[in-house]
Amino acid sequence: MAQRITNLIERTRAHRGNRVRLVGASDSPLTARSVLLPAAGIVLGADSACDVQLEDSAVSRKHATIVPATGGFEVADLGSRNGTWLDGSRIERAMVAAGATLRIGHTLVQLLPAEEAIDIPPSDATSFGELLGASEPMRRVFAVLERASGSHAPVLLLGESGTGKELAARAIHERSPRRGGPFVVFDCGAASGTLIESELFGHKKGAFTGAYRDHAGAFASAHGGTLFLDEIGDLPLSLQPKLLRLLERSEVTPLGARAPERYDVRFIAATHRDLWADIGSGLFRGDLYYRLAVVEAHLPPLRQRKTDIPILVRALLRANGAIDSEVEGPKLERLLRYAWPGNVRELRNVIARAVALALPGSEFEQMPIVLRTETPADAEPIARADVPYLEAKEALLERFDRDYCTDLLQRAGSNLSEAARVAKIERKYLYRVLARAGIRPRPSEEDA
Ligand SMILES: Nc1ncnc2c1ncn2[C@@H]1O[C@H](COP(=O)(O)OP(=O)(O)OP(=O)(O)O)[C@@H](O)[C@H]1O
Repeated sequence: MAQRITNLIERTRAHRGNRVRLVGASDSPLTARSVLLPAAGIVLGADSACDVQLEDSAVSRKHATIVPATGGFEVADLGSRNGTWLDGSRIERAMVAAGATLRIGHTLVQLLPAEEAIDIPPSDATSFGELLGASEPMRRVFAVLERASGSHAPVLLLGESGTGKELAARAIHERSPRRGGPFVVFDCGAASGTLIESELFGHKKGAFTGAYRDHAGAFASAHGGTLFLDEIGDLPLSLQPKLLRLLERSEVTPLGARAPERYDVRFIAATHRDLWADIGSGLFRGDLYYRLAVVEAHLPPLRQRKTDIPILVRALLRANGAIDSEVEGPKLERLLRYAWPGNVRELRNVIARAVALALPGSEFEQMPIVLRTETPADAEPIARADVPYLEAKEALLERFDRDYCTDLLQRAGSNLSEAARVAKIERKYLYRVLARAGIRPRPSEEDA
């Protein structure tokens, strides 16, 4: 059973045993379903005598068996007509890693391991490196990060933008036995596929047009230290197998190199995306997820831990050179009522601006606080009468729909049922609003 350390255990509680998740491949409309895997394994096929019957014309009567084993799943093809496929290769019998996806006929079969999520009590600390917070959700995060810093295991940091994922990664490195080594940040969302490949894995002189000299790549540069893979959810699907091999073997073959090179690197990855939803829709590999998420920390959005706001404001006032003053009164009330879509980064900007605009020596209560959704007196008006009334109103409503839907889908991790719940509207109506706003949602895993 895979043991993972995390501060979010609800999902794993729901499914404790080994499972397979069956999804229709892109050319088949099959609804996703999950099946628990007994220790003896299962036979999949079109025949009604199989443990799992697949209504798929490309599946043989007795197609394949899947048996849970230590460290993965043993998969055997039973001489099927169309074969059992993994990563584009036909397999007869193989040990397959947890999280991997097989293709049988028009059906995708995800292999999901039994999990034991370890629920650790909140830490007593109210900070971890530069991360601050005394609320229970933050102290639960600190407990996970404290464990993570003592080990060599890969860490996955999840949370909305501005919740402190990069700060957490730096702090883990600083507290780990690798603190004397480099901390290398690599942003998987910042470049195109080929560029990412050479920047992350390195290249040899002459590997492609413009490769004038050898280039070490982020992995080699992090030797003896930590590689922080930011926005891992944006790593192109085509590069994910190469990263998986790197995680499994600690070796990489740079572009144009003849032999693999070995390095000693600890991995920390982060994303603001719902990776689980991306796995469901085939954008992210499940086996890579399980490799990266040995320790998984969910950084809560600021709106779920508003009791931390006074502590954060006080620290931010100090960092910006303001005099020490009580953080209370109507100004604090406003900060507590606000939803903080940009999380602590937004709070940091609001306080930095307040200090910059305030008279020297001002106390917090006298500072000008400007929040994004509040219109300051001197702000641009949202509409002008230089176009006809109906036209201006239409343009404003269009913009409203676009902004609202973009934010809504981000909050709901592109899950449309969740989005409809958050917006408190019918799903059908949500489809219409999205279409009007010209937004095409990604497929979600909501049927699983
Ligand atoms: N718990 C916290 N305590 C103190 N400061 C914080 C905390 N969380 C975030 N910050 C502040 O917010 C800024 C943004 O944090 P960070 O870059 O780590 O966020 P992130 O989650 O990695 O965002 P993104 O997903 O956009 O990269 C930090 O520079 C820091 O000033």
